[in-house]
Amino acid sequence: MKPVSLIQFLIEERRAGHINAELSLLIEVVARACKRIAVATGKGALGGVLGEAGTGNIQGEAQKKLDVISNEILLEANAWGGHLAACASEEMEDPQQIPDGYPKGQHLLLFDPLDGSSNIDVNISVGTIFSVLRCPDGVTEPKAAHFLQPGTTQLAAGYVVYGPATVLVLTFGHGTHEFTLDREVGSFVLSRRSIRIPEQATEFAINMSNQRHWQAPMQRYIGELLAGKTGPRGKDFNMRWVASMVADVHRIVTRGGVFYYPLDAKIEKQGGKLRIMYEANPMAFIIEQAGGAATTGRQRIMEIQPTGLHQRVPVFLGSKEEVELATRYHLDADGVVG
Ligand SMILES: O=P(O)(O)OC[C@H]1O[C@](O)(COP(=O)(O)O)[C@@H](O)[C@@H]1O
Ligand SMILES: [Mg+2]
Ligand SMILES: [Mg+2]
Repeated sequence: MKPVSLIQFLIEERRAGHINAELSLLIEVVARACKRIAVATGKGALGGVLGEAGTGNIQGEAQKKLDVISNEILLEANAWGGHLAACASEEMEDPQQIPDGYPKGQHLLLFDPLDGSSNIDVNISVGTIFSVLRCPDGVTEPKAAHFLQPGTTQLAAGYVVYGPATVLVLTFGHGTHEFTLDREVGSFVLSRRSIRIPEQATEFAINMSNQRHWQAPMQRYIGELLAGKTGPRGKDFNMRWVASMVADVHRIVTRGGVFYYPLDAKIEKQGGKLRIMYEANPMAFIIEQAGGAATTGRQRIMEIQPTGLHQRVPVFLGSKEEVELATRYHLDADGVVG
């Protein structure tokens, strides 16, 4: 069969009425920017891209050089596009307006320019995560409040993994699709259409070093997985933790499984580890569109009304039956009858 390029796929989606011309252009621009990030990432020690930037972001996290470079690539690419009203990033406290004199569009773009920063210097997969929302009508200079829309309103979401291959996974709410970068030709090519995540799982991803800080229902649930064949679940589970959410999620999108970053005593005050607007919501959209589930352990992630651009939430996502079971344990412990 003839390979389908990302551009051809976007034309198909426009014809099907799933996206308009402006959203198609926005995705093209983001994909092009991600190709530049892939090139920068691939330079490694030879490109001066490893190590600390010597600055901190709004979340008090030390920025790596590649965090800053990736953020600048995405900002620069999108400022020119004419498809955006504003964008927001993990690396910036407030939304970035489109500079005066540049054409403006109707969309809001949110991104985690480089996910899995702690893995850059050790040459393990990192990625970019993004989410697209509609700018409310009549708003010409969108502020943070205009971005605070529940995940159910997302028009598009995607991530790019910079791994052995560079892979883009995308949804417009009509299935989840995967594109692989053909490095020789320089374009993304459709590699899997309408991905389905198996409902059952035998693999889980969690940072086990936090175990002693977890809440009781999480202790119970993971304890049962660890008990394997001889425990109440009656089967063995394997464990993986890359510590780049993009890579852990991509494994699930490829062969099933579950990913948990639950609330624990260490991070209780901040509400969780992962950021709802540019990590949890786009990943939840992608996973649900592939037949999986995504909750905080207590509610569906995409139904949360966000209260802050950099708000954090617990994340349970992946194979439906596992996420539902872990969520039920939490609701049971809370005394919620369902
Ligand atoms: O270091 P920990 O606690 O295992 O956390 C790993 C998690 O943190 C993150 O790295 C956060 O992303 P950033 O690198 O964008 O800050 C996720 O990708 C990953 O799942
Ligand atoms: Mg991240
Ligand atoms: Mg990041």
